[in-house]
Amino acid sequence: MEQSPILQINDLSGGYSAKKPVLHHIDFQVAPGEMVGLIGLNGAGKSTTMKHILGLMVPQQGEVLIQGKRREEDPESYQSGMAFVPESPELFMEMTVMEHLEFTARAYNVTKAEFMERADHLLDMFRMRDKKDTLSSHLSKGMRQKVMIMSAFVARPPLYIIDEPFLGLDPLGIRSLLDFMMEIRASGASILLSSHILSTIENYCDRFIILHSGKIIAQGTLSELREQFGMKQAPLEDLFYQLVQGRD
Ligand SMILES: Nc1ncnc2c1ncn2[C@@H]1O[C@H](COP(=O)(O)OP(=O)(O)OP(=O)(O)O)[C@@H](O)[C@H]1O
Repeated sequence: MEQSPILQINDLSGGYSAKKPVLHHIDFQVAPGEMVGLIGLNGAGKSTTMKHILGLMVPQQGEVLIQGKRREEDPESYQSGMAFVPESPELFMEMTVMEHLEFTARAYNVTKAEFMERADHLLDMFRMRDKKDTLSSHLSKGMRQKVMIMSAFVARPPLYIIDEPFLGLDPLGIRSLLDFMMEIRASGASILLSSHILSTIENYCDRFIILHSGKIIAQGTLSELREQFGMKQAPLEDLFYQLVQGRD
């Protein structure tokens, strides 16, 4: 029997003004333990889709369900069902790395013992142990990004919404993030990941959703997309290029 989706988006239209929606009739699902790549050109609507999922924007039409429920039904469980890694770090400059992790852990009701174990693992994995008591204002750009990533992972919700996380990370940081995403996926969590680094994500995501001008123009596994476009063995980048070139 197919598992019910952790995230379900039904006929979602929305945007920043009622007169001119950015998203048009978006329909997709993310199953438990699935990692889905949301891809599209600049301005395609990836972040706007994520803002609707996060409850930061209200749909003009359609709905977003997390574990089968709309935000209005139970805002607290809706919100604690997911963690978000934004495109650019948003930290409290007067808080240390460890204080950020503790802050998230408290918001997600993580026990002290679980927190210590997770924080320990994350600090090692992202090579941040020697910075754990450093103020955010004294961290490099990539280190700040690592704090955002570690904060999401310390929460261990069933769903992660991750917006272009690789920019600013060094090669070891990118590898750690990919390894960690594999680890949490194996434990049954789901990930919706947006990225422009198609050559990297093609090896990690189970499925891809291709957005263009606020519409889904294709979705499927890499082999389904290859089949759909008659391009056997083609890398995701070539399929994507083929799909979006010449469209307005
Ligand atoms: N705060 C805002 N107010 C008005 N329009 C916005 C706002 N943020 C984004 N938009 C518009 O919404 C559309 C989709 O933008 P969005 O940020 O979702 O794209 P994206 O796919 O995430 O792009 P990128 O790859 O550059 O991050 C764009 O036309 C953009 O100009």
